[in-house]
Amino acid sequence: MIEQRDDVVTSTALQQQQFLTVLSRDEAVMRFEAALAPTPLGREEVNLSDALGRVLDDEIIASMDVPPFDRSLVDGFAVQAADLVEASISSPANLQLNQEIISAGTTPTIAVSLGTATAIATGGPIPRGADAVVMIEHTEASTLTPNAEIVVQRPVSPGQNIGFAGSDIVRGETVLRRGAVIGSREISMLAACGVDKVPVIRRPRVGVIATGNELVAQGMPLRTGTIYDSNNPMICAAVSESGGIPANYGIVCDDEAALRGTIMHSLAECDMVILSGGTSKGAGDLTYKLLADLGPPGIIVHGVAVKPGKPLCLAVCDRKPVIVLPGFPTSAMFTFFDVVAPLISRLAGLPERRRAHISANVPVHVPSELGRTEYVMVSLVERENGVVAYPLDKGSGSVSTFAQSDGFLCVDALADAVPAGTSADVVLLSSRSRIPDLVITGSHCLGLDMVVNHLTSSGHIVRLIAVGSLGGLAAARRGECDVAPIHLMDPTTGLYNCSYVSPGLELIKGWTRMQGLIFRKGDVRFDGAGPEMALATALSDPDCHMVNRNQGSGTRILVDKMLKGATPTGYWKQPRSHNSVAATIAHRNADWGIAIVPVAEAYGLEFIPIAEEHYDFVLVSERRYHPAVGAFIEALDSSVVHAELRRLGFRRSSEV
Ligand SMILES: Nc1nc2c(c(=O)[nH]1)N[C@H]1C(S)=C(S)[C@@H](COP(=O)(O)OP(=O)(O)OC[C@H]3O[C@@H](n4cnc5c(N)ncnc54)[C@H](O)[C@@H]3O)O[C@H]1N2
Ligand code: MOO
Repeated sequence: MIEQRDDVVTSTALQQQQFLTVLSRDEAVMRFEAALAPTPLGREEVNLSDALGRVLDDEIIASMDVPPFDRSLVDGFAVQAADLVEASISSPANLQLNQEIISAGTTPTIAVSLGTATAIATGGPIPRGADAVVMIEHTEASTLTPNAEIVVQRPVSPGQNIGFAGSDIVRGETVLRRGAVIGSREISMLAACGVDKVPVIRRPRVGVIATGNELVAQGMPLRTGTIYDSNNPMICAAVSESGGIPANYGIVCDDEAALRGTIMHSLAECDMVILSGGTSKGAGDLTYKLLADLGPPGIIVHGVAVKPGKPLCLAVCDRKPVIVLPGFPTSAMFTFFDVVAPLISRLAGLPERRRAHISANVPVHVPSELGRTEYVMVSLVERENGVVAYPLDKGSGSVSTFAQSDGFLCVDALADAVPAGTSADVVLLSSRSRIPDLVITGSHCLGLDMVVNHLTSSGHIVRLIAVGSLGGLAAARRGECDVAPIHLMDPTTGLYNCSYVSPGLELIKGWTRMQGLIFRKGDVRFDGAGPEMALATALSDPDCHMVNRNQGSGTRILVDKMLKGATPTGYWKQPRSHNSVAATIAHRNADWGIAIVPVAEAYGLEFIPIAEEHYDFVLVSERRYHPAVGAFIEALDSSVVHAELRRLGFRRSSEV
């Protein structure tokens, strides 16, 4: 291991590569396309069974008639229509049966002459002489004559119940045109015409490389400071979804020779290379520097005035696109979706995908960075008076934001916010979003996940939007949800939740969660202390760091009540969940905080009980009789949910 001298660390830290000129999104795409001039790749032939989703690179001209011969469309008797012109109930016609039965796949041998009929099955070839087929249910076997005869009591018109050769597709007809995307319907036509090899546009082979010393592949253990590589699996899947073939070159650490080797190797084997990470200004960010050496025209764009996605780097080497997506997962996903997916589809010859838009009300103030066009991921909720778009804000590092959003809205680079109540245009990410029948907006709890799991397994579609207790309460007051889970203590009475219920809302009891002071095992400052003593110790020692909770959370109200105005070291560290508090303490970045007992147990921390908090549900009264709301109230009392709550260390309020 190389020892890091302080002066080397400092000088490396100062070698920070600046972005090239930061361009607008449209300018960046325009310059990249001008340098690349992307056109569909060449042709290849695939078996019909592999043609699904591919793009035809030629017209398909039928080399045969479909059907190839005149065939019967019903089970019945092939006849000459002229024999039955006068047939009626009062004057039925008798036809003598020919000595053959034509089933599908056989060749008729006997011609149908006047006064005769031949039994024929659906799909059987029409025999010579016959010009119509009478359905079996419109005939009777004759009992009057010794010879085999049928009696027919109604006429048929010439051609009736016959599918003529070429009536579906005629030989020489253009069955499918160049550029058609082959789906099951197209495959049916190709198959009927006997096409076994299909000329299609070659799919781009896309090399995918993750960069960073901190990355670990799934299946391997994580060391301190490392994370699982989520970008490569995501990008490979997204390449397939866009019409390309992913080639995963794995994780390459921040080593110049290794990274250069993998880039060169993938460039030789692929039509396009996508890297992620190492685009920004960090001292370990090598990728950009390596691309700059790859030869003309090289880097076309490095830095785009969008959020997320500012460090996007677009290069062209050997007429192939080389793209470096930002390392942060949301940034990588969004820039892939916005810039890379359309390019892969274009190379694969797929038509441009048009995204549906919807107008929605943004109920909360959304701050935005001036100078960058900002894409805000939103979760949509449909109410009687329109669609509401809740911003999902977990930052660029999140892997869940893009996955859980229904769409996004765009904030102009010159705007510093979207004011609450704005009507915004939302671009939908999927046309398949299912409209939820129950919307729960407020504080998240693992117990709530159990209730929701119970509801979804009984067929309900539930939308859970975690915006904290106060956010949920505000949404309930505006009628934007059905139920708002809250755990808010009234600082004057010390009672939970009831004083926050205003007209139009009602309270449904949930469960209680024991909250307490959590600390690492063996920390003698807290060992054996009660809550008052532990708090006094923490407040008297400036080296004893706390980790607080975010404003708006129920726990923060409890913390502030306990601290009585004191702001101990670490007070301004304010993560958004019990788990973050526990992880910060477990990783020794803080020494104490307030969280609930199951979280302390999950992180192997000690727990000094302080108070039971009540996690209850504010119900929008006018929604009470909606079936899904009824199902939710019932689920709270189901034995399965009770057992799950107990397992998590919570007590249903009715059991308290
Ligand atoms: N001083 C500045 N710092 C940063 C700026 C800036 O303008 N000035 N830009 C920020 C922005 S915006 C972004 S986005 C990130 C992008 O940085 P990089 O593209 O160089 O990516 P890394 O530094 O390698 O990683 C960032 C982040 O993402 C994680 N990561 C990387 N690869 C993966 C992967 N395959 N799977 C999961 N997570 C991954 C990595 O661990 C880092 O946490 O830079 C900001 N910095
Ligand atoms: O561009 Mo970064 O993607 O804002 O986080």
